[in-house]
Amino acid sequence: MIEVEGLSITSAAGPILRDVGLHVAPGERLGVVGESGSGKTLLAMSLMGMVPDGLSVTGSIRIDGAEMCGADESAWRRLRARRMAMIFQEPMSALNPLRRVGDTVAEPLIRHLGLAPRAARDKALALFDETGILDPERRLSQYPHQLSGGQRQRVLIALALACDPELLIADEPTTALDANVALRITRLLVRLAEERRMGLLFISHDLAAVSRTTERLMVMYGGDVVETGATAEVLRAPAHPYTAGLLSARPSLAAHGKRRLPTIPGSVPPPQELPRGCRFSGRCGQEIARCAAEMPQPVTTAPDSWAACHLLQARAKGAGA
Ligand SMILES: Nc1ncnc2c1ncn2[C@@H]1O[C@H](COP(=O)(O)OP(=O)(O)OP(=O)(O)O)[C@@H](O)[C@H]1O
Repeated sequence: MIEVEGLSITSAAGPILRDVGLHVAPGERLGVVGESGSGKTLLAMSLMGMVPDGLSVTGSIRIDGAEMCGADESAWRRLRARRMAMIFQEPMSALNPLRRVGDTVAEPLIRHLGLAPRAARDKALALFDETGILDPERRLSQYPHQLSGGQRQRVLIALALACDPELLIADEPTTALDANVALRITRLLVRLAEERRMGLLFISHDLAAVSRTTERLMVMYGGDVVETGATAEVLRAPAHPYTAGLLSARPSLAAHGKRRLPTIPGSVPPPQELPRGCRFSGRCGQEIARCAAEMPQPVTTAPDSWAACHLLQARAKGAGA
């Protein structure tokens, strides 16, 4: 569906992206990870034809067989309206604060699909339902500030799905959310990609989120793609030192069962009793709680993934936390 070859983006100050290649087929989920400033967002923007003025784009971006690199704005607009959609990190700033979220989602249905207002409202309601928005009927008439961060991100996903895109680009969609909500959003994206046979390009700093969301992974460093492969394989045996560094700096809970825990730099976050305040659920939560209960001294640490890593690591060493 989308094939990129030799894509480079250059500013007056020099190259930003160099010779990037990727492809996403219908229903396929590709992850992009990389340090801040490595060019992930600009890559996503280039696939939407939205690279800021002043930057030059060369190479090939083929979408459904049509060459889009160098295409004019009207060609991109047609494509953006019907074939591709993008969601961003901060749902609050991506939604119009003065508009009811139901109207926001209904608008492209009226504008691009020509639906009557009543039909657009019904479709918005169905999209709210599909994206797991609680009490969808009532939510339609609410404003963004009346929703939680997770519900706002679901509204943005519903908006992105409005015109049945073939590719969804999600740029750090879980970064502003807490661990539990982030987990639910990534599960939702996987389900939607599978059910709709929609391609997903998932950009993230969070290796745990990437590992549970994508099948293939591309690692970027300083504007270059330094590694690509099956996500599980790249995370199990990284070939590039940058990927290995990323893994040891930000260990993922998903990987804990499969490999030795790396040493975690930095200190444990502010005190808070883990089992009671633990935000993890299911097997992970039980494992962390059991682990905390086994510690020789009371556990006083924050219930986030870093704390969980410390706990599991301490248990592995047979030490107290
Ligand atoms: N309009 C622009 N003009 C010139 N340089 C830009 C422009 N937009 C971004 N850049 C530069 O391009 C590089 C890549 O930026 P980009 O936002 O794609 O990085 P990123 O990997 O998404 O980072 P982050 O994870 O922090 O969002 C950065 O060095 C940035 O300063």
